[in-house]
Amino acid sequence: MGIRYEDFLDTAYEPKESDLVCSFYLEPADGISWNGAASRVASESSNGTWAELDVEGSVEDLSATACAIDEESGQVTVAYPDALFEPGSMPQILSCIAGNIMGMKAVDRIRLLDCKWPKKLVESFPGPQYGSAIRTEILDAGERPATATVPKPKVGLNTQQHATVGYEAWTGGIDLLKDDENLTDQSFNPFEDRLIESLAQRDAAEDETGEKKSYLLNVTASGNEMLERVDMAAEHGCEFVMVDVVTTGWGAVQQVRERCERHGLAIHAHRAMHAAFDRIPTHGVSMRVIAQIARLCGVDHIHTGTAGLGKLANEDTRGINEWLQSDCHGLTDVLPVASGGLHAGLMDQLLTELGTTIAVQAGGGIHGHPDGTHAGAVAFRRATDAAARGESVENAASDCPELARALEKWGTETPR
Ligand SMILES: O=C(O)[C@@](O)(COP(=O)(O)O)[C@H](O)[C@H](O)COP(=O)(O)O
Ligand SMILES: [Mg+2]
Repeated sequence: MGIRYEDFLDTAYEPKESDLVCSFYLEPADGISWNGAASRVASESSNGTWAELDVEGSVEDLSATACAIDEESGQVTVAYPDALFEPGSMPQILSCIAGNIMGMKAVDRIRLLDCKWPKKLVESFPGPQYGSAIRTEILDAGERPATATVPKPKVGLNTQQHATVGYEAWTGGIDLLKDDENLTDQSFNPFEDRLIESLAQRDAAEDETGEKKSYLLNVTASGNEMLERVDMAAEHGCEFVMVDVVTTGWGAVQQVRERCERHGLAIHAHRAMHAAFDRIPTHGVSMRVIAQIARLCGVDHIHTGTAGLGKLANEDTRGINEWLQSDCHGLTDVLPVASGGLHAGLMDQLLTELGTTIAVQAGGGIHGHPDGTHAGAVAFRRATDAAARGESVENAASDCPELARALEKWGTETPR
């Protein structure tokens, strides 16, 4: 039996329960038929190549099958036998379904849109430890959205300034202080000092408010260094770590998940660089698939956008959030994070769009408040609580001067 591209195409094939089924968007290159493009995608992402291979009965049949082609929508479905994959290894799986095929000449555009994950493969991953239960198991947020803030400017504050901003925000009602994606262990605000000082302010804010507070500490670094920072976070009593999951890489994320299991730490996933993969709707890897990968690898939170209400472009926030909250062979859910250009004036629109099982983050929307961080925090928390009860922010402003000032400044508009 020769392995040729044509052998990877069978539109009569019914995917097995054990297959990983991927949906792609394709634009075949000039001179390549839809069948030609689809079979090449299935071949190059499993065990084929451009030359006919004569391997009669000598290798296990690990070939993927292009089993559906919809030329109108440009969608092609490929089913992968689970034996192709190393259980529990996300880098290996991605090297198949999002590897070389992204650069093939046979297609002008290719985008991995969605995956249907089989039970056995899902069970080879840990999934999240807490997901949306962080709101009750770590915080006192109950059913309302968890609130978070990133000190702004994103980098440049020294350790004391950073911790003080945390105290101001926490005592104003914010649940979580969050490091920015590019704040790690720089000399102006060293990692361990920042951890210790911020947690000291956290403790003071808890005493003052009677509410549980925590810190999304950015441990992003090279592999082993990152694991040491996770241990340090646990040692000092922090309940969360934050990881830039795309820039760090999924193999490292899996290591962090293992280490966090040991300490019972929750993981906040920042997706910086995701737009390099998912922004162009006809190419790359969709944010939906990135969110799926993150859930299997075991993060508890991931940024998924603001349903178009914030400053950053994003796709299908509601659909992605629904998947993160849906059953996936018993995996714990993931708490979606809405962030990027948010402020108090947008909270009722945002919760109407996305519901209350989310975390909401405001940096500029709190620290840019005309009366400073504490007032900004009071306004944001008040607006979020009101919106979660179905009350308009304008109405809530009638008995909250900090919120009234925020609306005066930003109204209910989306920043550009
Ligand atoms: O640096 C920023 O822009 C933010 O800290 C938001 O700050 P502001 O609240 O001041 O806008 C976040 O990193 C983005 O929200 C990430 O994007 P996404 O959530 O889309 O992944
Ligand atoms: Mg940021």
